[in-house]
Formats: sequence, C-alpha cells, structure tokens
Amino acid sequence: MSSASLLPAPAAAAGSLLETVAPPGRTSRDVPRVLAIAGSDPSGGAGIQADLKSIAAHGGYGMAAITALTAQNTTGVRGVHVPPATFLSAQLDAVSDDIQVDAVKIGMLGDAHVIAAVRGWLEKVRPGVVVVDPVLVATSGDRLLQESAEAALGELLPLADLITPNLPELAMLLGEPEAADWPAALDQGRRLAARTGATVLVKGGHLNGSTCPDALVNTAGLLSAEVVEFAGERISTRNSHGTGCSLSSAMATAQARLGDWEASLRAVKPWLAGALRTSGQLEVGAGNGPINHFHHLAQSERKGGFAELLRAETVADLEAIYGLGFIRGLAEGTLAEREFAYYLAQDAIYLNGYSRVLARASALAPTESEQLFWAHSAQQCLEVESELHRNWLSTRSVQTELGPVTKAYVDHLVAASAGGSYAVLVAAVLPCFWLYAEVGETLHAEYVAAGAQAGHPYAEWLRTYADEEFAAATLRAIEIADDAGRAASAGEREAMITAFRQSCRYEVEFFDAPSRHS
Ligand SMILES: Nc1ncnc2c1ncn2[C@@H]1O[C@H](COP(=O)(O)OP(=O)(O)OP(=O)(O)O)[C@@H](O)[C@H]1O
Ligand SMILES: Cc1ncc(CO)c(N)n1
Repeated sequence: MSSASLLPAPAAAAGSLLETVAPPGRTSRDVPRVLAIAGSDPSGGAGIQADLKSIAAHGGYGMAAITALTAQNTTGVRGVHVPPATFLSAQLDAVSDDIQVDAVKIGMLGDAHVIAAVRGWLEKVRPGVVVVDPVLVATSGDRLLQESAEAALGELLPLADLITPNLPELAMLLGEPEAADWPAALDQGRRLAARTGATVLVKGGHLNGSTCPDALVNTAGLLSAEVVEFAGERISTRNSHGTGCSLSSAMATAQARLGDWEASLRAVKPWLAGALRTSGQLEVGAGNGPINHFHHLAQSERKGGFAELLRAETVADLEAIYGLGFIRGLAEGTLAEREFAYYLAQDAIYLNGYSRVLARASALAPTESEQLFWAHSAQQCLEVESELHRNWLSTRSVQTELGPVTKAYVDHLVAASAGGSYAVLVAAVLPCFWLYAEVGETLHAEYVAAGAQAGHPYAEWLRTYADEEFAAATLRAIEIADDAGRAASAGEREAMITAFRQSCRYEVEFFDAPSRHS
C-alpha cells in the first residue's frame, strides 16, 4: 500500500460536508461548478467559448458539453454541424456521473434530438440552477436552431429556473409579434413566466434609444416584485457578439454563489457594461466583435485602472446620497436647523478621529511624498475641526455626544489603521475625500445653477463645500489608492475594495444620521 493511500482525502471530505449542509436548490459555493451545454464558436466570442470565459470571470469552475460545432467568426456563421445526440448524452453523463454540478447554462441546441437528450438528462440529474438561453439565431442573423425544433424548445422551458430570451426570441416563444417597446416586452415577459413557471430575464439589447434596461420577471412570487427592472445605459459599440451567451453563463454562476436572481443581475450587469465598454481593446475581427470578459482583471494592472474599479463601487452610494432628505434639504435650503447643527457637531467629532487615522497612514506610507500628503491632510482635518467650532458651532446649541453612525464609521477606520496594511487603510480613508468632494461639487453647482439665491440659509456652507484645494487633495488620494491597488496582491486588493465599500456605506449613513438621530 502506498503511503498516499493511508492519508485521508481532505478535499473530498470537505466537499461532501459542504454538499450536505447546503440548502436544497441552493448551493452557495465559493467556486461553483458550472456546466455549459452549448455550441462551439471557434472565433471565441460566443457559444461555449464565451460561456467558459464568463464563468471564469465570475469565479466559477467551468465545464462544457458541446451540442454543435459551428464554423463562424465575427462576420457570420458559415456552417453548423450537429453530432449525434447520443454523443451529447455521453458527455453529459460523463460529467454528472463524476462531478456535482451546481449550475447549468443551456445555449445553442441545434435540433430536436439534442433537445430531447438535454431534457432527459435534466430530468435525471435535476441540477440546482438551470438557465436556458433560448438561442434561435446568431447576432449575424444565421439560424442556430432548426425551425422544426422550436416547439420542442418551448417544452424544455418549464425545466428552467431562469430563461434569458432577447426580444425576438421572447416573441417567438409566445407565438406573438415582437414587442414594439419596453412595456410591451415586460408584458410578454410576464406571459412567458406565467406559462413556464420560470423566472424570465427580459433583455433590452434590441430596443432603440439611449438606454439598455433589463428586467427579471416572475409571476409566482419568487422575486421582491413581479417585475424587477435594472436600468442601464446603452453603450455605443458594434461588439455585441456573444453578449447573450456571456450574460446567461454569468447569471448561472452568480446564482450558484448568491442564491438570489436579483443580487446576481445586480452583480452581473455592471460587469457586462464594462465588458462592452472595453471591447474595442481586443481588436478581434472585422464584424461584430466579442466583449472583453476579463476587463476587470487587466484593469487593475494599468495606471488609473484600479481607481476606475473603485469609482464603479461609488455609483450606487452616490445615488443614495443624492436621494437623502438631508442632502435635498441642504441643497434646497429647507433643511431643519436642528439637523444641520447635528451634522456639523458630528462632523467635528469625526474629523478628530479621521485625523488620527490619516496620521497612521502617514506613518505607514512607503514614500516621503505620500507620508507628507497624509500628514498634511491630518493637519488640515484638525484645522477644519477648529474652524467648525469657531465659526459654525459656537453660535448654535448642539448635542456634543458621539452619535452612533460617527462611532461606527470612526471604529471602522481605526480598525483599518490597526490592520497593518497601508493599502487597505488608504482604501478605507478614500471615500471621505472622494464622496465628500463629489457631493460638494454637485451641490455647489446646483446652487449656482439655481441662481445662487442670497436668502438661502445654507449658502455660505454650500460655497465653502466645493473647495478647490480639497478637490486637488482628493485627486492625489485617488492616485495613491490606485498605485497601492496595483502594487497589492489579489487578496489585499479584495480587502481594499471591501474596506472602501464599507466606508462608502458609512458616508451615506453619515449624511442620513441627522434625520434619524438629531
Ligand atoms: N449596447 C449595449 N449597451 C449596454 N448593454 C447592452 C448593449 N447591448 C446589449 N446589452 C446587454 O447585453 C445583454 C444581452 O442583451 P441582448 O438583448 O443583446 O441579448 P442577445 O440578443 O441574446 O445577445 P446576443 O448578441 O449574444 O445574441 C443584456 O443585459 C443587455 O441589456
Ligand atoms: C455557438 C453559438 N451559440 C450562440 C450564439 C449566439 O450568439 C452563437 N453566435 N454561436
């Protein structure tokens, strides 16, 4: 007996433990095992090749059972070869006899025999997550499913958890004309969801206009509402080859990890937008080129790339800040004096703690220039704090005790400063520069655009809010975080993003605290 066989098999033991504790139908694995059942696109932009890239881009372990071979590139499909369906069954059984499949994505099926083989396998194996992308024609207009197999495809749909048709596919599955606008598409989504019992991802890629919305539709109460819409900008690009394949695989992978379709689409849609936006960098083909599946990896390696990644993290929080009653009241001059005074007093307390944390960043800084920057910023904080006391707080009656949000935010920063990672500390302190500068500039611009009314009770505050020196310091802080992010290991970069995101949340809470705690 070899010594190896005496050892326990730790990987297998850990795997089976996870499998027994995972809730039924929900796998929630760190690295979900995702099987794509689809056709091959040798040019790499669509089909199984796009599926594997998309699964990997979302941290899944990708597997591929090939239904059909195509000869295609970015300009069109030249030929399709569908091997015997029995061989597809052999591929599927080889996978499921050996490997626990956490999610399945089904794409091009080719003909009715293939559909029957997939159906038989699904009924036998019952994977926890099944996403069906009902592929009928390629972006180039070439057929990828025989017309005679359309009815069989319709019958496969009740086995899906999520169906991801584009607008022509949605219409065809219902036997209706293509929806002329978004509300009509959502109605069709409702009908398909009701008919199949599945959740339908209605995709706005084929709409005209400057937006590109998507929506999740479920008529059985599985979502937070029957129709949950996800707004999106339309990106101007010809590179849409394989968008649908990539989206459906990404959704299967995200769902296996998150167990929540809405959270999955919330995570996947910005990734897809980034993949479309940076698709031109790939320079693949003369037609409709592929999307850039790994844009988020390359991005953190070039100058400015990590900062862009962080900026994407701020979008939702900035939106939340602009929607707050406190901010609206400050901008419009209707804010209660009590809330404003509470905000100022908490800001003074916060700045004192923040200054100490910045001093720690100075102590950890790898270069003299960064050391000086943080030391100067720490001093500035103390100057602003005493200015707040001298000019704003001395004439007001204010609560001076530490509020709950101020405490939580400062505690989070102190924890980051105690962790010992300069990069993580820099990421944690950045939102206070970045979001504050952004909100200050926006509110000041709004105030000026509205005629800078002299009687505005917060006019002086709004004028000092958009400070040019602070804007310049913010740019330097962003640059330092970008450099630190590029130099960091992947794990440290993740910790930076987490610390940054948490501070962003506290920035939102900080602006909301006066209306809740004053
Ligand atoms: N120009 C665009 N800008 C932003 N998002 C887009 C754009 N085009 C498509 N999308 C998004 O891509 C996804 C796929 O949508 P689409 O309706 O194009 O699917 P599809 O036609 O199945 O894709 P494929 O091009 O692979 O056939 C959706 O999330 C959609 O919102
Ligand atoms: C193999 C394959 N599957 C799906 C599509 C749809 O984009 C395509 N063009 N090729």
